[in-house]
Amino acid sequence: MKVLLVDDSPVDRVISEAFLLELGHEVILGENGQQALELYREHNPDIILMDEVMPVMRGHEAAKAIREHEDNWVPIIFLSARFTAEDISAGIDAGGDDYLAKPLDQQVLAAKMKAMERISNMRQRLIEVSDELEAANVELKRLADVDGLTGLANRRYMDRFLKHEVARCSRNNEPLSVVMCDIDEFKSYNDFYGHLKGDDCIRVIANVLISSLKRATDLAARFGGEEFALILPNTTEKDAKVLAEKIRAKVKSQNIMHEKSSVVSHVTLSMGVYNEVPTSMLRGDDYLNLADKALYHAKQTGRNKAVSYRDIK
Ligand SMILES: Nc1nc2c(ncn2[C@@H]2O[C@H](COP(=O)(O)OP(=O)(O)OP(=O)(O)O)[C@@H](O)[C@H]2O)c(=O)[nH]1
Repeated sequence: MKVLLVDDSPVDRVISEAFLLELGHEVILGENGQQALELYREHNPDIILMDEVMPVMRGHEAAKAIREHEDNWVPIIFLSARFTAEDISAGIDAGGDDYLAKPLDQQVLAAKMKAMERISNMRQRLIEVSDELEAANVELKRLADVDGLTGLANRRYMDRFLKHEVARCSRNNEPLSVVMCDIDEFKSYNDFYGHLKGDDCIRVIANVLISSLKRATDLAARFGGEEFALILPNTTEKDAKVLAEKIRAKVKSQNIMHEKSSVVSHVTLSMGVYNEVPTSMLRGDDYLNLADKALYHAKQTGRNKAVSYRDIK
């Protein structure tokens, strides 16, 4: 261990240092409480052995200052030729962990060092476990918001995001667009190519969607099954439709064969767009329902197209 040994008596310092070196420890030497503070900050020792009665700054004061400023607990053992019950109590109150009587007995010193090292290791392990738990919690939180198949935001996250954006756009008087996207005739795709190929197809479409969104404030989510939702804050209807057309072209360029499609021979998307500056009357669900109505219209009128709710009213 790296030991900070603080003692104003040169003779005691030499004796204690010799014991510690013999026990295989690395030793940093200080002569008073002030130096203890400075050396503690500079060397980050594993344990501090400190005389209590010293000039400039006493051991208790130094321990108090170390405990006040440190983030990391380090064992402090006071050394003293004579100590009363009051001394021990005051030393523990100041932040010390134990007392050792001077002159030091090497065997007792070794045993106390071992005990402190054990506590220090347990504490370190606790910190590591707590860090691991914290990281696992962050990951769990992330996973709770992500769709397992596609890596897009899931419905749960999307609902929260949409609610937040409706409120924000309403405050800022900004337009909000929602685009519902649905893979055309996906049931016959699954039936013909199998469910696994169906999953692959959903992943490709998800990638097309996410790679088509350029603004950090946009969100692509898997709404469920073969249906997706795009939430586009501060986006006009015109811009939302331009984006929808870009996505349609990108899906086409993937050229995923769909022999059973009645539309064309590759996989296509139908999309419904709803745009409005939110008012107190409009909720997130209204955006989803109205975009879904437009999507339904796209399905009814031939699929492989983007339809805006305003166009069907
Ligand atoms: N492979 C796969 N298929 C899914 C998944 N989720 C939903 N589906 C399938 O997607 C199909 C959706 O079919 P329908 O809702 O009937 O619609 P459709 O065949 O796409 O027809 P239109 O939407 O009218 O063009 C169903 O067969 C579902 O089983 C999934 O995660 N993986």
